[in-house]
Amino acid sequence: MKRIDWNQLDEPTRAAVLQRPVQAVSNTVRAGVQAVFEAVAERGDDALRDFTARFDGVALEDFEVGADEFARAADAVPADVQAAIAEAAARIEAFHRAGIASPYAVETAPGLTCQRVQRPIRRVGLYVPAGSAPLPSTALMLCVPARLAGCAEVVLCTPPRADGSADPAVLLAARQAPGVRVFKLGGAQAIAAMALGTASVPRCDKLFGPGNAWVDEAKRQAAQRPGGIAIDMPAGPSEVLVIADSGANAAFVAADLLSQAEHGPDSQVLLLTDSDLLLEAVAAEVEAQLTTLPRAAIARRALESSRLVRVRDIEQAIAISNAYAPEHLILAVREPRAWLDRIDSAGSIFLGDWTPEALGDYCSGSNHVLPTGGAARAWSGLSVASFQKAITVQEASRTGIANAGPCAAILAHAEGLQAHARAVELRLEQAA
Ligand SMILES: NC(=O)c1ccc[n+]([C@@H]2O[C@H](COP(=O)([O-])OP(=O)(O)OC[C@H]3O[C@@H](n4cnc5c(N)ncnc54)[C@H](O)[C@@H]3O)[C@@H](O)[C@H]2O)c1
Ligand SMILES: N[C@H](CO)Cc1c[nH]c[nH+]1
Ligand SMILES: [Zn+2]
Repeated sequence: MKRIDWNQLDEPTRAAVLQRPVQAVSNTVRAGVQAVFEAVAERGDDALRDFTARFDGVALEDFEVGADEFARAADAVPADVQAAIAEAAARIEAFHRAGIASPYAVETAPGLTCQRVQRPIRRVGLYVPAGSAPLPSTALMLCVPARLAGCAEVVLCTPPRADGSADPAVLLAARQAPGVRVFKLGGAQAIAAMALGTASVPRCDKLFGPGNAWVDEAKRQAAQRPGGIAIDMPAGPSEVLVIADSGANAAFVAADLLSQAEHGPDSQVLLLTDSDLLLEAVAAEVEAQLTTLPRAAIARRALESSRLVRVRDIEQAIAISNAYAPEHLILAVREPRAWLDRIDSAGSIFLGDWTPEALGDYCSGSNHVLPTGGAARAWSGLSVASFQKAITVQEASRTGIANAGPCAAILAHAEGLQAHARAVELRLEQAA
């Protein structure tokens, strides 16, 4: 991994260090995704069959997982994995349930009440990656909050395996959303299908879930189309930024960096440290641990765009991290909580030496569908609220309109909107 001394760099080089690899390929991907949307809009399921054959190497007539395949899934998944899925689901549910927004009402003037209520989004479209590895944990992160939100229809797409089946553990996890309909579709074509609707795939009201650069770009284009639908967030290739001091455990830090590097060649992992010793120890550990990883080739490619960065102090590291806005931030420092208030942008934060990011990936209870590519500056990870809409309600009595109406009328006249003013003044006359 390349070593960098932050304080020896000029501003353009610093910006280049923090550039995500996926930004460099986006033009190719953008044009490819556009072509997928056009084809799916024109030829529907036929286009889906063509893309599935081309990109997933599978000839599928029907995409939807039937009852038989669901039933077989339970037999195909080892008992310990089934138990772990159930344990993780329970923890995810506990954390997400606690965060459900409560309705509230406020009397803003005597006789005038405003309230806010939550309603589920009716039909949600979920994407579970399975290109280089199927991610049943992502099915949990999507299906548990969708169920808690009360979504009436849950559609889930995941790429087919080489034999045309869906990953059985993904199917088991998907059952966290009862009645879920699963389609064996991957990449941009899956997103286009859920965004546009085809004869077999229902058009969804909002799209959720992470994926590679194709999936991420497809969601972006789905949202930008005329009449486009809502998306959860930009959630593309994984990234982690570790801030470590001299007391950190180099083996732990290296393992955390590699855990995100192994996701894909366009993952990015960064270490910021104020210790030369720790930096060199991590570099050595990364090399040593790489030799033991089955996905070392993928991780090595991710490490090409990753850096070990020497900073002046932890304060400077926090400032760099806030500018970068990582999907995951690990604080491997002695007093991690002391820095928490200083962090203003990150998808999810992991405090201390004993909280690997991989714990959050699976079963700490927090959601692992998180904003990437700097989107954490303005976006949040998934929660039950992501699957709901908030609707405001107001009710005025005669007393209420008498109290708040004059204010509205004055502002309406000030804006030159006489019909607005009349709608209030007519009532003021009759309420008097
Ligand atoms: N941000 C998050 O919250 C989060 C969570 C989990 C995973 N991830 C990321 O999700 C990604 C998963 O990627 P993946 O590739 O393993 O699975 P994926 O399911 O996202 O993508 C696989 C699909 O991509 C399409 N595809 C592949 N190459 C293509 C090409 N050349 N042209 C057009 N389409 C092509 C295929 O249709 C295939 O089905 C990783 O980058 C991982 O880091 C992010
Ligand atoms: N780290 C990923 C989010 O960026 C989530 C994941 C799923 N499985 C393992 N990891
Ligand atoms: Zn991960």
